[in-house]
Parts: sequence; structure tokens; C-alpha cells
Amino acid sequence: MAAPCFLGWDFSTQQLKVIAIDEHLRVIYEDNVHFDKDLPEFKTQGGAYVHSDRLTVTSPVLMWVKALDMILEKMKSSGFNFTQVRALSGAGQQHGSVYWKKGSIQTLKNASPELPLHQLLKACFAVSNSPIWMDSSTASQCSNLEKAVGGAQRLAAITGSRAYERFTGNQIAKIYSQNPEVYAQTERISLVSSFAASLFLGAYAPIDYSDGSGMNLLQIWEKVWSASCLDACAPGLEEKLGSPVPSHSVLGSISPYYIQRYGFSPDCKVVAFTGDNPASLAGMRLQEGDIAISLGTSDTLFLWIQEPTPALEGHILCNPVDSQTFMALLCFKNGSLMRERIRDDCASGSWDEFSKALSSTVAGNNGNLGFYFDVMEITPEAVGIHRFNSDNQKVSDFPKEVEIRALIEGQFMAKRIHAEKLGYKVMPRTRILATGGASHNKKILQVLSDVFNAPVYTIDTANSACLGSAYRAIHGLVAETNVSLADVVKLAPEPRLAVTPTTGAEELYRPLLKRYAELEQKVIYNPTSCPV
Ligand SMILES: O=C(CO)[C@@H](O)[C@H](O)CF
Repeated sequence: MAAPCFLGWDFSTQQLKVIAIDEHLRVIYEDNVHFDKDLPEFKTQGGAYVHSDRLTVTSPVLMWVKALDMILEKMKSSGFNFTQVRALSGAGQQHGSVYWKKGSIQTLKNASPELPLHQLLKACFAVSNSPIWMDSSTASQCSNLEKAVGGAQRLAAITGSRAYERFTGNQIAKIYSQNPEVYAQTERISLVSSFAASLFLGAYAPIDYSDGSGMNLLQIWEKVWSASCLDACAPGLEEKLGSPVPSHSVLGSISPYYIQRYGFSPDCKVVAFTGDNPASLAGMRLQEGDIAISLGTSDTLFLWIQEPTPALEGHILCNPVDSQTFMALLCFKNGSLMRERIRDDCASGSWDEFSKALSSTVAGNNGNLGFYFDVMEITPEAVGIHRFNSDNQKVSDFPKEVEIRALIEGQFMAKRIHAEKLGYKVMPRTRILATGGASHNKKILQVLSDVFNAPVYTIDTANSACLGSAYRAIHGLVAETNVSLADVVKLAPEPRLAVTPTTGAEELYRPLLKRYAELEQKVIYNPTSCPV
């Protein structure tokens, strides 16, 4: 009897990835299909089409289907033993949507194993180019939705976010208003995650609570569709969406198509797929009180939150590994590009010099504070460079080493302030899991640790969504017995402790955090008034 294994899939923006892990959580197989490179016939750039209006961004759904055909054929020709797969789960880029044409359920259910999926399903989609998360063409639908439910804060209180252009409800509203006949031909609307699960299930897979939280349609507290949001977007929408399910749900056994075509076992279970960020939270094995900070082009914060307070920034999602709690997502657009620009201007382009500047300046920077937004920031909505001395007077520049510290302390104070606005609380057990380029710089991590007064661990998250999906596949098989994901994957490699807080950091940064929050109100973008 072959040793059992578990598959994790990631239908991300630029590629389809798969990872197989054994029962000891060791990775035994990895592969990917890169959309632009391996499927050139679709002529995508970064896996997508940016339309001429520069606002509309879509991806061809048949490209995702064909990528699955390709990767399964690659696995088959590499001799991968599909019979050993006990369960599979996956992730999809959040917010994207797939529109199944009337009658497609029969094609999905009766797929003939002689043919590849992309030939079987080629006539199954009412919308051939699916809107994805990079789209920002639904501003009017967003304002309609907010008006319909009583305003932005009300919508955030119901669905966890104010209206965002990329969120699926607004995308559906746009399709309904611009192509009502296409909407009428649609029998099922999936997210990318539930679309991918449907391919393996041979039936329409339900949307899970966590990815469903990225639609501006799901009541995140009761975990049911919000009638007022559905009605504001399109008629008869609930029937096209189906009922949402807990993210750990076992949806059923794999479709006979895969048993006959690839040799999967009839006992292989399909566990609900979810969004890439919720899957990453699982892959990073975040626990209550933890914060994951991805220091990338834009900086992203993942928070595990018990009692969230939805705000006009950031996103509260149902937690993918614990349906009783929540996760929060905060995006900071001025991330590594901002750090690199200051490194070039103030440290001759050298990270060593940058780090030396951090070492040569004192924590708290003698009260000097800075806001560094070369591009319009998301959290908060602000732009430009704003410097303040210890008397809160605006100054036009800082000495180079003061500028460097003001940048790093400001970026991390903003993260703590906005995380706490969403209901996050730094606890004694809080751990910061840092990933991304800047997480290799210990001087930068020391500032992070001091501002949060918490230890910082580093983890490799290159495949966190894929790995998290494989972990969730295992967890789905035992979730009904109230076993936590953390218990199921406790044998996985531990994050590495990188730095701990400097003694006195909490007392030092508490007043600075208060000043920073007050000054931030002064720099927030207000198109009607002149900048500060
Ligand atoms: O829009 C996002 C989250 O709200 C992105 O992180 C997408 O999930 C990327 F696929």
C-alpha cells in the first residue's frame, strides 16, 4: 500500500502550482505551470489582460483549465503515483469570478476521461475572460452598494470591508448591468477557489466562508449571504452562488474523471478550496495572537483576530482554519520600493550602509517622525513625504541616518496602529512571523520587534498558499473531530527566532505611537484641501 500523501493547489495570478506532502509533512513533489510562458497561446502578461481603459483586468478561464490539464500530464509522465493521494485542497487568487453557462453541470458531471478538461469545458463559460483582483473598473457599482446598505462603515460592519472595486459582488453587478443576457445565461458563479474545487469534484463546489469574505456579499458574523448586498448587486444571485460552507469542509470524493484518466483513488477526498491569502495563513501556521508580515513590493499584514472591529481600511475575513475566529488583511502599498528609494538616496544604494545608519541612531529617533509615501498609500489614503521634529513641527528634511530610521520606524508604527484599529491586540504570546526580502535584514527586524514589543520569527513562505492548502487537505479529514490545524501540522518545520524586543521598547514607543497616530490625521489625503 503506497504511503499516503496530500495535494495542495494554488491557482494564483501568474501560475498554477501544486505541492504534495507525505504524512510526515515532508514535500515529496512540486510543480508549476507558468501561464505566460507555458500557455503562450493565451498571450497573457502576468497571467492577465489589462484592457485599454487601464481599469479592467481579466484572465481567460480556459487558460486555468488548460493549466490543470498540463500539470496533471506532467505529474503523470513523471510517474507520480496518484493512488496515494488521500485528500486534496487548494487556493485561488481572491475576488476573481467564474460564470458557468446553463447546462454546464452535466458536462462537468459526465466528463469523459478520454479528453482533456479544456476540450470538455470549452463551451461551459458564459464569461470567457474572468474579472480578477487587479480590476478597478467598478467604482460606480461600489458607491451603489454602499448607498444601498447605508454607507461604507455599515457595509464594512456587515461584510468585513467597505466596497472595493476588485471585490466580487461589485464585479457581478457590473456584468449584470452591462451584459444582462450573459448574467441570465449563467447558472453558477464561482470564485477562482471554488471553480478550481469544482474541476476536481465534477460538480459545483460551494464557496468557503473565508474566500467568500472577499466579495462584499457575505455576513461574516452569521456566515450567510447578506440579502441587502445580494439585492443591490444583481437579481436571483443567491441561487447562482449556492450556500457558503466552513473552509475545512470535505466536499466529497474526487470526480471519476480523475480516477479513470490519472489513477486517483476513489477514496480521495476534496476539501473546500479558499483564497490565496487565507491559505497562506494556514501555510504559515498562524495561531491566535500571531501577526504575519510580508515585507514585499507592498507590505501585507495577516492577523489572527478573535474580536475584529471592521474599519474603512483593511479587510476582515472569516478565519480559514477556525470558523469561530477571524483574520485580517492590511495592505501597505509603499513597501520595499519605498525602502529601496531611501536606501539609494541616503545609503548610496547599500543595505550595509542602511543597516549601519539604523545602528548609529537611537530607538525613537529623538522624537523625529516621518511618513514616506512615494505613491498613493492604501493604509491610510495619503501621499508624499512628511517629516516632523520632536515638537511636531513640520521640517523639510532630516540628516540621512535620521531619515532612514524615520522611514523604518514610521512603516512599522503604522502597521501596529492600523492593526490595533482593526481589533488586533499585542498579547504576551504574540509572535511576529516576518517574510519577504526585508526579513533578511536583522537591523530592520529589530525595529519591528521593538515597535510591536514582540519577538520576530522568520519563515520561508515562497509556497505558503500551496503548502497551506496541503495542510488544509489533511485537516479537512479530521476537522469534524475538533482537531485544530495547529495540532495536525505540529511536525512541520518551526519558524526561526530572529530577534527579541530591546528592554524598554514598549515604554519608549507607546508615546511615539500616540504622536504618530495624531500626526497621521494631518497627512491623510484630502483632495479638497491643500496638502499639509
Ligand atoms: O486582492 C488581494 C487580496 O485582497 C490579493 O492579495 C489577491 O488575493 C492576489 F491574488
